[in-house]
Amino acid sequence: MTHPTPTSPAPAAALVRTAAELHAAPRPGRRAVVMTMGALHEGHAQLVRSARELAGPDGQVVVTVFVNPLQFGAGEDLDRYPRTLDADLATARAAGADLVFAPSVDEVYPGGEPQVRITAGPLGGLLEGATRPGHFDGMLTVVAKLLHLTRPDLALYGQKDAQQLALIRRMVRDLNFGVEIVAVPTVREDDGLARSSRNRFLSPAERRTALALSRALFAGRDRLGAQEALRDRAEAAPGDSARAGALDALGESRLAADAHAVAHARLPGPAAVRESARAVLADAARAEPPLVLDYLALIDPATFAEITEDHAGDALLAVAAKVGTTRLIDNLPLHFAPHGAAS
Ligand SMILES: Nc1ncnc2c1ncn2[C@@H]1O[C@H](COP(=O)(O)OP(=O)(O)OP(=O)(O)O)[C@@H](O)[C@H]1O
Ligand SMILES: CC(C)(CO)[C@@H](O)C(=O)[O-]
Ligand code: BAL
Repeated sequence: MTHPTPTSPAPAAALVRTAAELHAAPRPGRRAVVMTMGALHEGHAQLVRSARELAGPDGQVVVTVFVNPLQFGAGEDLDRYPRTLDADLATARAAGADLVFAPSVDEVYPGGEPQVRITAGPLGGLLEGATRPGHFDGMLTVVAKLLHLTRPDLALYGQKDAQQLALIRRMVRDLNFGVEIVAVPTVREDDGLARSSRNRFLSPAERRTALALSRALFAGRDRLGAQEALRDRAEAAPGDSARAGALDALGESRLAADAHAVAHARLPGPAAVRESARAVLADAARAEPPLVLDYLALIDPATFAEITEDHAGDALLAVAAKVGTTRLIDNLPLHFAPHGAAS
């Protein structure tokens, strides 16, 4: 007869609180670091799983948990930001982390607020930086410190915070940090909402309204897909009314109509993508509780400047909005095919 094995709680990752402990910790193989502000969710877990894969079985995965006061502005949610260290240790471990580095504010800033800081430059003043002045300087300063403290071979960041990721890449390049930066795609709930530590602040009604962020992005993406399909057909079709007329004469009226429609279709560009996304956000602004839009931007991921109507190549559709007292961000990478002769 077999006895049931007693169930034990999932093992937690080893917790390290100080820089001295971290430096004393063994350092086998490649070290991959995932930086977080804690309150870990499936998005963070995906970063840790990717880190585990990239570090390999002989490498080491370190998760940092630190709510950085320097990147919060006055009146922002520093005080109410969720702090759930015990649960974070279990989540980190289950996803493959070896160590969690969770220093205190005094450990990271022993002399109080640092006088010398990283400046984010022009990109730091756009979009998120326009609404949250100083945010990116504070974020880059702590990322620089955490990179020095953890000394990783690679560090992973989520695409959800696209501007943050772009700035970290820029800092690493501009200031010769010897670390590989890896981007991880945004992890979403089944209904599309991007996972975020701040989602837990949403009431059920607010969450319904908040779904408009991802829906707006999907509407923009779908409009682009429809537009590109239409253009492909226009480029593949003979495209002149003579052909449509000839088909018509042959009694092929459906084909004629199709050829005619494709040949004469207005082929909208980025404006159509913005329009489709805006329509969803405008509906949500009339919902109860309402969505309060901060920005919707269709930007070049290299510069974060709005793309022009003739843009070809990669783009990012990004949105930020408040629902109740909770501010959320989301974005979706898009690709605009180069224009052919038919357009
Ligand atoms: N849904 C997600 N998918 C992929 N990566 C994510 C996701 N959410 C957060 N991350 C990444 O996890 C890292 C830590 O982010 P952070 O701890 O600020 O979590 P967060 O959920 O973004 O919190 P908040 O939205 O409240 O700012 C960042 O690199 C961030 O981009
Ligand atoms: C990168 C980071 C950990 C710096 O505090 C934070 O901005 C975050 O969690 O995205
Ligand atoms: N996830 C980005 C960090 C912040 O909101 O402060």
